[in-house]
Amino acid sequence: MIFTCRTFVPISPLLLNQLLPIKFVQQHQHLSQAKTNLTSLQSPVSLLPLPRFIASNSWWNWNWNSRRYCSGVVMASVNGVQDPQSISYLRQQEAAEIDEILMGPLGFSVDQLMELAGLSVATAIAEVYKPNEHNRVLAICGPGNNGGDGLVAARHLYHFGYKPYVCYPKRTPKPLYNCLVTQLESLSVPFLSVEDLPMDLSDSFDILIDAVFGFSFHGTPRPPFDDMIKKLVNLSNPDLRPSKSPAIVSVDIPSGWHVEEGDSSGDGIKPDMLVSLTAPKLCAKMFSGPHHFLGGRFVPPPIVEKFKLQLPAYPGTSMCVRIGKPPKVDISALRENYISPELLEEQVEADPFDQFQKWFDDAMAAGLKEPNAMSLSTAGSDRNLSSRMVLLKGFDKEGFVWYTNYESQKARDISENPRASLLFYWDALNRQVRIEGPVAKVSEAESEQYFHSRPRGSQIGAIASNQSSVIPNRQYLHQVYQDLEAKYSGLVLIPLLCRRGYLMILSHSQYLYFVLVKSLTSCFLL
Ligand SMILES: NC(=O)C1=CN([C@@H]2O[C@H](COP(=O)(O)OP(=O)(O)OC[C@H]3O[C@@H](n4cnc5c(N)ncnc54)[C@H](OP(=O)(O)O)[C@@H]3O)[C@@H](O)[C@H]2O)[C@H](O)CC1
Ligand SMILES: [K+]
Repeated sequence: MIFTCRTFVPISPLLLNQLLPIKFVQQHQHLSQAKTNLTSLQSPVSLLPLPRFIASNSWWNWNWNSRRYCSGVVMASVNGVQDPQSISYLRQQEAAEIDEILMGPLGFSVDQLMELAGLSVATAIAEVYKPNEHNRVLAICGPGNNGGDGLVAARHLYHFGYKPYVCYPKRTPKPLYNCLVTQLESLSVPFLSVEDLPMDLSDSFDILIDAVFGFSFHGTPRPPFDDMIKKLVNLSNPDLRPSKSPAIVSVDIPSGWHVEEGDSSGDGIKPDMLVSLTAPKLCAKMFSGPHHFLGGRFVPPPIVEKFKLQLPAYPGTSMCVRIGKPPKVDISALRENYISPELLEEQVEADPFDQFQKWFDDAMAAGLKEPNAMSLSTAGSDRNLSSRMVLLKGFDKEGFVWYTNYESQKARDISENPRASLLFYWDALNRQVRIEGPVAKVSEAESEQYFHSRPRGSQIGAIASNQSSVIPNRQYLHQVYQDLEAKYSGLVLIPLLCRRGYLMILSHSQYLYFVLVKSLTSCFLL
């Protein structure tokens, strides 16, 4: 049995995209070795030690016919699963001091920070609890800024499609809080008094936001918050907890917990989710629920430096980042609520290319990331199928165009069997398009034009990359890249060399399927 371990070289993010196809291949003879590799790749970041890398993702596949495992590490802006041991935890005094510096010399206003904090809470909730399954949210808000975060989160959750309710028994008579209340009232968000709250919160709500106390909590809870916290404690007690109980989401601190010592008696709230703000407080070390997030993506370098903060990197444009691993899921239980509009025959264009253009435009308008990403499946003369993601680089009535090195595995497959299958999957639109047909090379002129339209680093990366071939190590690739950079430093146009190509065209479209996924009425074959 042969295992193939593939990994990408640690290079600058700029070059990363350009060198993504470059891999080095190591052969392993034993399954046990491959299992070891698999385990070590569970934390693939360790293979990418340079701090320039934000996060990484690993993939595995098993080719049944050749019984060959492949493992790999690809860079992506994925959710950073951050090691709870390696991040900073704040003492109560430090948290208060950071607040003061932010709102003093660093020029932030409390309104701003609260808005960002509440948005972080709402996005963390939306990441774990989908509004179609967890729609009714009760935000229990205390008298301080933690309560303000709850009010802001409730507003954002409304706009995310949830049905928020608010319990805000001790309103703070300051313009900021009055405005937050007015904003919620303008959305017709119901405000419930403590007396209005149902005895059993589990019947009426799917999510309870605990925004009662944050890092300024001290002593033991006083009325009316003592009873409210008791309700939350009962809900999180495994003996008293009803079978279907709402998820408890604590903002910054589980209310009632000591800010530094946590739930030392063990009688406190046991939230399912904790959203720490700015940096986790010491008590968060005792959090044992399944979802710990960090929010408050506003910490400027002076704070990081002064308090020597080790904070996880936020992925992409996200307002929150998960700390620790997500809980294991039962894959068979993963399901979406299949709600799609119907796709009726009279709605589709007679010409499949027009239909494709229409759906592609929709994908662009919806702001989907890389709507031109498609799975390309090929099979060589041995009939072994393989798929990989590539980018569509153009389409017209002649076909769909993408680029590849003519020495890659896909190109070898196509030279032996000039047919391919493309699949676009636009998840947010519940749509996919399948395209199947013959493949031909495009002209050299077109190929060359594309090559020279790429950024210079991509051109060099493409030449350096001898796809799907065995190379000794990462350093080799660095060296090849650097040598080529030096070689072409005086040249305006980098020559295309012999492995020019990078382009193939699907010239027929007799097999073009427009499929509405997650719907009963779905497939049109044009
Ligand atoms: N920099 C950031 O990360 C930001 C965090 N934000 C959020 O703000 C809170 C901290 O807010 P703060 O207003 O300082 O404090 P609290 O929300 O924890 O609550 C203070 C009020 O609670 C009362 N309190 C304290 N202890 C008790 C108790 N045992 N029983 C009843 N009431 C209590 C306190 O009253 P006192 O009379 O005791 O003073 C206050 O009225 C932080 O955790 C984040 O959630 C910002 O939103 C943005 C910046
Ligand atoms: K709280």
